[in-house]
Amino acid sequence: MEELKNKVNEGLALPVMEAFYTIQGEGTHVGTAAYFIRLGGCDVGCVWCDVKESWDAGKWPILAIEEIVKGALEYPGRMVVITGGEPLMYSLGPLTKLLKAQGFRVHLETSGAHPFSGEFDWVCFSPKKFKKPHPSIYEKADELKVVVYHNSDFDFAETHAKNVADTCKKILQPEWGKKDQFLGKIIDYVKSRPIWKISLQTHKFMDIP
Ligand SMILES: C[S@@+](CC[C@H](N)C(=O)[O-])C[C@H]1O[C@@H](n2cnc3c(N)ncnc32)[C@H](O)[C@@H]1O
Ligand SMILES: Nc1nc2[nH]cc(C(=O)O)c2c(=O)[nH]1
Ligand code: SF4
Ligand SMILES: [Mg+2]
Repeated sequence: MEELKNKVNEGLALPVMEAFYTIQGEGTHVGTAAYFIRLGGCDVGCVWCDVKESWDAGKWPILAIEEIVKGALEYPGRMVVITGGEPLMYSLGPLTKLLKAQGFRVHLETSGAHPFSGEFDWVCFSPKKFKKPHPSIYEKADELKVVVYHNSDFDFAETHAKNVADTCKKILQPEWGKKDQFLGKIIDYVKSRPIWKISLQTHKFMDIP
């Protein structure tokens, strides 16, 4: 037990809620086939989170990173998305290194609420009001993807846009349950401030994972 805990601390074994091959449904790489690795555990507590089952890390099996990579190798796609839960709760150096050694492009979905770790080809940073981001995320973000659930989220998005690199893509994504209320506003917003783009959770329309 103690040995397993040490392995998790070192990032050599990680709690995996699920892993599945699907189509990236959101953001800049929408439409691309990718193997998703969903790590268990999150302490951010977004009221509208669409994977609340992921929050308790203790519910999910701890797998050696070699096992995790073996799962990804079963499919022809060579893009992996590490998500959660909140993946930055873990030390992601060893897993990302192993994935890259096997020829994968490695992407991250994160709230940035914990110190950055790992080697990534693409980092999607989705900041949350419920737990403020760690400063290490701002220079790593390739994509800033803000979920719009409330009118104040437009200002929240602008505040974060000031702190990421100029080259970082800036994206607004309606919260799934509020999209009828906010889609019109987001469309008008993007038309008047074209540094922003819209992302919809297309996998939910396609009814795929
Ligand atoms: C489930 S989170 C896991 C990764 C990380 N904890 C995070 O929040 O970025 C994956 C992505 O889904 C977004 N998301 C979660 N629930 C959502 C919802 N109800 N509507 C729209 N986007 C949502 C998050 O903001 C994040 O960009
Ligand atoms: N198809 C699909 N695309 C996604 N992009 C980000 C997701 C996530 O939960 O991190 C996600 C997801 O859960 N499914
Ligand atoms: S940070 Fe991500 S996984 Fe955690 S509660 Fe928020 S949306 Fe869900
Ligand atoms: Mg999702």
